[in-house]
Amino acid sequence: MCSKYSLVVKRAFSMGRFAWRRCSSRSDPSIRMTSVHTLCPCAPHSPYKHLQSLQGDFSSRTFSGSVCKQKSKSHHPGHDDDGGDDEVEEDFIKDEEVEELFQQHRPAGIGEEDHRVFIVHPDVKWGQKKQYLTTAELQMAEAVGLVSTLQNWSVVDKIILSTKTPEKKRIFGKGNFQLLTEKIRRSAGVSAVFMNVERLSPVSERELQEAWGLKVFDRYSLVLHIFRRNARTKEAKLQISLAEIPLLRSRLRNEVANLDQQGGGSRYIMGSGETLYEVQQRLLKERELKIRSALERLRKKRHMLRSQRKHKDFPIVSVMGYTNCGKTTLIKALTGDIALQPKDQLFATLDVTVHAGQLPGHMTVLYVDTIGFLSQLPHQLIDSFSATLEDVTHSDLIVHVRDINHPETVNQKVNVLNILKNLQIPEKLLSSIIEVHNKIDLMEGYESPDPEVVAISALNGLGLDQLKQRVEESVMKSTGKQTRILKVDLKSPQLGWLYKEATVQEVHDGDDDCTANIKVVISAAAYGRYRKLFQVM
Ligand SMILES: Nc1nc2c(ncn2[C@@H]2O[C@H](COP(=O)(O)OP(=O)(O)OP(=O)(O)O)[C@@H](O)[C@H]2O)c(=O)[nH]1
Ligand SMILES: [Mg+2]
Repeated sequence: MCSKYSLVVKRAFSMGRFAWRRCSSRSDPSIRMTSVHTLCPCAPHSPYKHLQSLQGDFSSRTFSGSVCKQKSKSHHPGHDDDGGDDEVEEDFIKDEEVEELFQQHRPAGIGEEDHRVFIVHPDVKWGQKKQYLTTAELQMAEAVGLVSTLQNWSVVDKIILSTKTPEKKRIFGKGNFQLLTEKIRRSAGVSAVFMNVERLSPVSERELQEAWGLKVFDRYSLVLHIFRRNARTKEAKLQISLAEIPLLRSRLRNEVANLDQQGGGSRYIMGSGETLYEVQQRLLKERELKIRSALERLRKKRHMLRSQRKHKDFPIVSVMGYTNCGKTTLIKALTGDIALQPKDQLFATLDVTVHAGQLPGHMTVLYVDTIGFLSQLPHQLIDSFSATLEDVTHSDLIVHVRDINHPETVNQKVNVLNILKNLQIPEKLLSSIIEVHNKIDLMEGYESPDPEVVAISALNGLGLDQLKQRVEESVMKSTGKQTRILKVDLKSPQLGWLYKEATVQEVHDGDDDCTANIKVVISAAAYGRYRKLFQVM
């Protein structure tokens, strides 16, 4: 009896270890499990039934191939949404509510129009606004990349102009401003100007728009365009709506200033005791509060999912880096999740999604895919994404991916580290970051000068084994998990419990037919529970 049982367990372990695919279940719609599954453990009489404890408790709306669905109400293949139509989310916020906030009262022009753009890069030669570790040409190249990211937008012409007065209304001195105005007027078919600065003041924006008779964008409003077009999930839509509020405020100020010139904006509306400006301000405040309250509800859901993951003891690895450095490609390579869609596009990922993968010692970790960073972005924009980035502060490890082939790779690294510092990430996490140099397939014979760095090609799979090894070592260290050899009694539920609560790495014959020696990775807390439950010394 015992030996038969032992055989089934051992066979099931060796066959099932890598041979499963996601099986949906109750709790976390943001996690995706992958790997090829030949015999589904959800089948009623599956010999792998007990393996569900190891693999189960994951669900995803995005399935592909043959999968088992238990409770999932609907799923939309290819729709990269970490939210879901599942029961958990429905309790938190309705689609219609989000769409109303997302679609109504958005800043005029944002997200809908197509443009033929003239790009202006003000080259600040000294002072606070001077950019180091980069050049005006590289910054212009990034500006072109940002505009080209938007479908049906094109760059008509571009210019780098030096300025000593970037804080002035017209950014440039008189001579250069005149030169610029003439150049813009001479460029046929221009419908908008992109001023490659972090944020234009409302006064500046109005001044420039009036001078050229064209729409003028800064990095903030341009990135909002990109976000709006790429937003898929409720959380992304709400966060973008929140990020648009400052833009709406400054537009309002401009409109009122215009009306004032015609003698209108500051007049009291009859009977209301409020001016038009005050009414609009109040409406904006109400809108902001509504969005914040909706985000708060989603934050609660996130918090709940996070506690469920923590409870299951899966280490969480956040993958971060500059936009387009290869984060999504890397997670796809590490997990085999075909639902992930890397794109040669800035800000392709706007949502934090979680994907399960296995480390060399069979430990399951959850990789968190995150929104990419960009230099010179106002804090307000990053702050509005703080709800999703909160997940990062709760992770066990951060992997910082760098596109080592990018001409601005050093500048990008400095920017990412600065943003990470501002996100109030615990010091312990910051000091244990694994730096990854990606895209080495584009640099023949590349070797990192720093032995701590892992050089990889996420696209070709180079260096991934070494990276997994490093992740495993770091995760063991940060979570305090240990490898132990435990002698289990096969007549008791000990082995099943270990499959569920820890990572079973190897199963060996014991001293007799009824015992087995199990190599297991287990946290101190889980080991304590095991000893207490089974009265093991
Ligand atoms: N040659 C090469 N290209 C890569 C590699 N890794 C990623 N890429 C390409 O880089 C582009 C961006 O990849 P993503 O994985 O979407 O990058 P990301 O960091 O997730 O980008 P965002 O979500 O937009 O911030 C895609 O065209 C990928 O194919 C690599 O190792 N080598
Ligand atoms: Mg991505």
